[in-house]
Amino acid sequence: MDAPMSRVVKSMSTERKMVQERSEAGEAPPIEYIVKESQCPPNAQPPLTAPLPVVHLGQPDEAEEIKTALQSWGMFQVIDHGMPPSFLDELGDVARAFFKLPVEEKQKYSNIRDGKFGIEGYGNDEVIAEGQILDWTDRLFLLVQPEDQRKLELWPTNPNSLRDVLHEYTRKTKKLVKNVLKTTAKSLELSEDFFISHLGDKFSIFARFNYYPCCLKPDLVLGLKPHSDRTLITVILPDKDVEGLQVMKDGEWIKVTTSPHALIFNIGDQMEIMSNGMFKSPVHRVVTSPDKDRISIAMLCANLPEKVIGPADELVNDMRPRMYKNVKVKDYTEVFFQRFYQGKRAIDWAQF
Ligand SMILES: O=C(O)CCC(=O)C(=O)O
Ligand SMILES: [Fe+2]
Repeated sequence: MDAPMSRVVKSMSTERKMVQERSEAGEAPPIEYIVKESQCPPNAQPPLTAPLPVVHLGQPDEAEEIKTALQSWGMFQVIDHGMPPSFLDELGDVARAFFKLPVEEKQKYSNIRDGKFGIEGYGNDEVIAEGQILDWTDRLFLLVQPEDQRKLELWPTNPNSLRDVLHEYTRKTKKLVKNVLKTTAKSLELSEDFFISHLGDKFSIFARFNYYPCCLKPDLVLGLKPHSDRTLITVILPDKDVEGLQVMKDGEWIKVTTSPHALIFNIGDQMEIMSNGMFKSPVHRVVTSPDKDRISIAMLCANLPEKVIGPADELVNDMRPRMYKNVKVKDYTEVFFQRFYQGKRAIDWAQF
């Protein structure tokens, strides 16, 4: 997850080793990474495996497919998204090449500047509470839209195509997301512009390059703790070769599989609020592997911080009373992160 506003951090956060360094040194996970059995044993029972539902964009049944997928999974995969496989491979390769650079090179883009933990850059979890359980992951986190707010000094120039590829991917993702949001609105019998007019053209997109190094003890840690996203919608390019994403469905963890070069769309808390709970933001997590590292790229699409969101009036009636308050996105985000680090959800904060 991305971090809240920058703040002065304790040394335990600024001096922490990257997970990749621990993994490459063959270290077993230290205590602060170990998930408490009582809370969430990652592999207590082998999870079930299932392919994510497929939505065929542009086909006559697209709205019905989205509705069914979001009501049962909160997620779906799109195969015919129009992005060439070679382009997605290039994006994945560029991300991998970045994480394979020497640590000193990556630290040029560190999210810690002058002892302050910043929202963007190369880094990992902020430590805000004692006893916080850390995720077995490093990341590169960048605001890609609105474009005039990009902090280009944090955009790696090595590998040298990273900036161009990320710019291009942002453009393509934006177009695709607008398309998906139109169909999502239709599936709720809202006007097709409902979500995109609320978002505006320059809505917020953060790119999160997640790197999950292999772990000697994958049963003891999580690559990413259970969470729902704070977004309206998130687009994930999963690793081509390594699975790891699991979704909570009907009270059980399910390992999800996708077709090669598919993109995963998962809705976030903003969609749950705006749809008045018609769609629930799915809880998901990532597990690690003992011998394969994994990379995913998440594009977090959200309303701008100053916007106020609430349930669509059309989705509130006698049968379905208003379930969420109107909340300012900035305030929700603040609560979201305080809770995220403690492994808790924020959605109840917005509920009546
Ligand atoms: O790595 C993945 O597949 C999922 C990443 C994710 O959930 C996130 O970045 O919010
Ligand atoms: Fe997520």
